[in-house]
Amino acid sequence: MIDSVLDVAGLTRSFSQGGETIEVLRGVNLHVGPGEIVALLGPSGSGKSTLLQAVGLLEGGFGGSIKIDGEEAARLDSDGRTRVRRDKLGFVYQFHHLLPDFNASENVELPLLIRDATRAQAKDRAGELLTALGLGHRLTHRPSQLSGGEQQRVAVARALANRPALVLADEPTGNLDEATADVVLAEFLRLVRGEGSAALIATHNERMALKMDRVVRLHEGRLA
Ligand SMILES: Nc1ncnc2c1ncn2[C@@H]1O[C@H](COP(=O)(O)OP(=O)(O)OP(=O)(O)O)[C@@H](O)[C@H]1O
Repeated sequence: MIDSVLDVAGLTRSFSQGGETIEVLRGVNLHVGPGEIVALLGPSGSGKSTLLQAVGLLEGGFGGSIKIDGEEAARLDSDGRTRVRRDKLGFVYQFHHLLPDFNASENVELPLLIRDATRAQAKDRAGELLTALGLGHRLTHRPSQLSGGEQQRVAVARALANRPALVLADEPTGNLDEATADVVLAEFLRLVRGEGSAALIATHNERMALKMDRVVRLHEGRLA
């Protein structure tokens, strides 16, 4: 049995800018167990997004090892990275990145259809998730017809559609007012727990981080 959803070892990343090299990640080690919700804390510029991009297999240029659900993913080719992203990962960003011409349900159905669900299966699953997030009455609304909090709930449902082993979220409520952010975060965490996914959630908000199972802090390129 695999006892880890994510194992990062010795992860490094530096950027060259104007003749200067900035070492953003200097050997990050991180273990996330199945169903565990981990808060990634760190001040602005500490490298939270860089770390999530590495784990999300969205960018190259990293040193070290990234095991997702037991599979070494750091050196996969583009097709392999796409497969792991599609089959194992879900993403929530600060800005929802919903498709503007698709309604709420269709936005959630899309990742399911890409993974060979039938239309009926995709629709059922989207309805189930959106209803669990209190959006059962907004299924046919387009993103522009939804509030910011509702849009972010749709993004949460989309991330969980394929029952990912690991959800990666970068300031998932950073674009919402404080009261809405608290409610959406609580619903997000409840749904992730209910679905049994693990999550790595970047935030610079200590109060929010304390609602998660464990907190790790990025400091000078390493995790403490
Ligand atoms: N493509 C890039 N080229 C050069 N420098 C970069 C690049 N991407 C990130 N950086 C630098 O790496 C550092 C970490 O950036 P990153 O976005 O990961 O921080 P963060 O902790 O997510 O910050 P925030 O909370 O403000 O989003 C910053 O100093 C940034 O300027």
